[in-house]
Amino acid sequence: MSTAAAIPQSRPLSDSEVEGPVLKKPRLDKEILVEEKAATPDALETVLKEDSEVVVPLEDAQPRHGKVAKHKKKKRKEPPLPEPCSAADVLYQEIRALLGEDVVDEVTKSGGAFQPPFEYGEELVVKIENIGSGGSGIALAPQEKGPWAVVVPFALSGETARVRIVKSDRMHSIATPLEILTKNAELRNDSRVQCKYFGSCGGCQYQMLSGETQLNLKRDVIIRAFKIYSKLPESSVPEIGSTVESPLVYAYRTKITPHFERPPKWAKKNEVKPGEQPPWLKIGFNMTSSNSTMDIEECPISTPILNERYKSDRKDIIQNIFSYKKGVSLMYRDSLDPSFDAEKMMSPPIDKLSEAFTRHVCITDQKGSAREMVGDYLFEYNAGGFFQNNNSVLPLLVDYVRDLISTMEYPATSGHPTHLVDTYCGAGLFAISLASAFNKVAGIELSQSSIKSAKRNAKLNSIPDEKISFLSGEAQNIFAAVKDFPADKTVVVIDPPRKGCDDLFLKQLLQFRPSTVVYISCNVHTQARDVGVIVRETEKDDEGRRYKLESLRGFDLFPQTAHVESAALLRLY
Ligand SMILES: C[S@@+](CC[C@H](N)C(=O)[O-])C[C@H]1O[C@@H](n2cnc3c(N)ncnc32)[C@H](O)[C@@H]1O
Repeated sequence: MSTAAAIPQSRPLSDSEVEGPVLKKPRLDKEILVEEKAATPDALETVLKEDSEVVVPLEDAQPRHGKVAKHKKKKRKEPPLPEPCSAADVLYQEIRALLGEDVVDEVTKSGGAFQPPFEYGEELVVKIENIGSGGSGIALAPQEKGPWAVVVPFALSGETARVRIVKSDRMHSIATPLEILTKNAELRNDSRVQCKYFGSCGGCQYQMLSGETQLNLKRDVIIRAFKIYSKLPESSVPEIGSTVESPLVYAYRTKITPHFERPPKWAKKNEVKPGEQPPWLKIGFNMTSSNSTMDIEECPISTPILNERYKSDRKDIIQNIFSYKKGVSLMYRDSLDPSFDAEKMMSPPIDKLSEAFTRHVCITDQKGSAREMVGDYLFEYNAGGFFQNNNSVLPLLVDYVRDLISTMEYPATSGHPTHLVDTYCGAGLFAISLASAFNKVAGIELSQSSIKSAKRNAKLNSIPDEKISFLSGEAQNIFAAVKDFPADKTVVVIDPPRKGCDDLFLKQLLQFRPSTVVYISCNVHTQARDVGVIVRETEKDDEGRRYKLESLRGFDLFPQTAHVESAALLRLY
């Protein structure tokens, strides 16, 4: 019989390992679950009951019936504005745009920004005005309630929905949809939904939409992000290309981190039948609009091998739950079978149809080694470290960057770039995949274990030591190390974590001033902010050369969710 010890017990991910879309915590992959059917009113009703036990309305929130100016209550100190570019800030900016900036400023001045015009649990009917960048519908509160927004997950623009208020925050309340009264028949088709937890789980927002609609919405997110955060005039932002579709739109996710809590103190072992899941035990991901864990048996956007192992581990956890003294965050990583000799795999003749290249396993040890092919390149990395989570679309992203760089026209004075700098390089994805187009390549990364992997990956992919080097450290340190790289023949790839680049990095980049910058990001809002800084800073310099944002395009690394990866290219003129 398997024991609790057989189940991997992982620590929470560190900041530097954060990948892909994370909104509140650096644990991106918290897809959430509930045992009810997909987005039916009944299901939502049930979820709400569960949710209402845990969602605490804002402490300070007092019902604010009536108009803006009449706030007799003693003013309390309001929380500071959300961190710029955070998910909360993006939503707040979208709410400001919807309600009107002047109106929001007036309400804020009069102390009403945290005084919702609703009671917790109140039901009402709203009409959705638009879909926010986080994927939720945003509605105006009924007129008699004053200026206030209602954010409704899983509701689409043009729909009317009966909703129940579950939370309130600055200038908005969050409401669970109980019933979609008028559907947006053009966009919504609930038969597309492939997950029984959809509508309750916080992982996916878009399963009821066609692939095309999802791609269009993601393009809109990029447009809005550059409008709000780049601070560039419209004329400086190019036409944004259509979002590149992921070949796999389900079963694509190669890493998940479900979690569960230890038994509550009041739970008694002798009251739980062996092998039966007690109602208080939830193993899974976070629910939408809440931090509570939902019990989830499988996740259809994740690869089959992850689901298979997760399901079997769940049985062991249930069986042995009383042996856990702490909550646990699990990790499941899809990998090519690492028992094959990687050097042999990559020595010609390479047989990509052999078992070594096709047999997948699930790695659960954070420190274990995982590997996967991206196009013709093999990458090994720490299973708990950073690697992109959708392998099916990665070759398209890498090819796109390669083609952009190689097909561009370069000034006769400098000619085609010969040097590449990959900043925030992880296990060397861009440095190694693009190396063949350059004479010299350098990469930098904070995580020492990722740098170790990058060095090994360069060898595995037969890139000579004289050509490629990797440095571990803060991204900005690379500029001191590549002093011999000719700036007018250098491409710098930037692929930072969600928080984007810090000032020191941008300052050093601008000092180095490479001919081309490719900025890739899973957070288009910090990308827009940083690209704006790069362009505007060079504009300040009357004499000097300036960066122009030449192309901008989204990649659907996260189908069924509202997240988008975006690639921007800047050229120096
Ligand atoms: C989004 S990942 C990109 C990794 C790689 N480009 C890829 O696609 O696989 C961001 C990487 O930046 C690293 N990182 C975070 N902060 C950093 C810093 N200040 N300097 C250098 N690297 C950093 C993280 O460890 C992570 O590997």
